[in-house]
Amino acid sequence: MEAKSSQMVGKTNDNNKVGVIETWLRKHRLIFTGATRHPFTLSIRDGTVDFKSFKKWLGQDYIFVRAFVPFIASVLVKASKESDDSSDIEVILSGMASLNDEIAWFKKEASRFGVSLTSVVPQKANVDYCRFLESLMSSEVEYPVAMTAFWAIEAVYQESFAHCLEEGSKTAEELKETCQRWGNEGFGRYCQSLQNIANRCLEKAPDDLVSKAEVVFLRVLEHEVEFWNLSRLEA
Ligand SMILES: Cc1ncc(CN)c(N)n1
Repeated sequence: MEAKSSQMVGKTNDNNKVGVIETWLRKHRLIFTGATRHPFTLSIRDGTVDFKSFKKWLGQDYIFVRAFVPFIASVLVKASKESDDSSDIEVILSGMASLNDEIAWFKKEASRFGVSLTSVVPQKANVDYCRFLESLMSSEVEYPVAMTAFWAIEAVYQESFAHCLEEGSKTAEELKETCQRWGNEGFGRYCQSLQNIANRCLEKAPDDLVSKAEVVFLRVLEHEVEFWNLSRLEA
């Protein structure tokens, strides 16, 4: 999985040109690493995580995932209007389908860990992140910008949880299913498809739109770090 991360950074397109996203990943490597190697997920990986932190994350993430559904629906609408490749729709739809499974999984996992999802109060960082998603749902936000955010949101989870499954990790048995959910190879391929779509759109986009997408990418990383921080018991 580590190899996959470095492949992601060095990937070139059909013309052997490094994609826009790969350029950003190089430029903002430290910030990306801050989101994908957060103390919370690193504590899952080294087996020291406090299960109370895990339960806190689980409840908050359930709320986030419910807000993520209409965001993906809005990306689907943008794709149907603005995309020049009809296969984008299939990739986005597969993301919607996996969210359906994800919601069912959260309910099952919450009951296994004794977390009552109906009484979870969304914390400020979660509310802020959901508001940010809502702002991206506006019809004024262009498809390449929304697609960049979509890719970045999924990629942070994929990179973070794949790391918890790599050789040498000491992830507790009870948490392996969680790590598999986002760290499995199929999810990795899905993230790569999202990245390819975003790259293709960005390569054809005017410079001001590419800059806008870069800012959105960085904001996603900030929100993801704040979100992981919610797992802190004092937060
Ligand atoms: C905060 C957050 N970011 C990303 C994902 C992956 N869908 C998630 N479940 N939660």
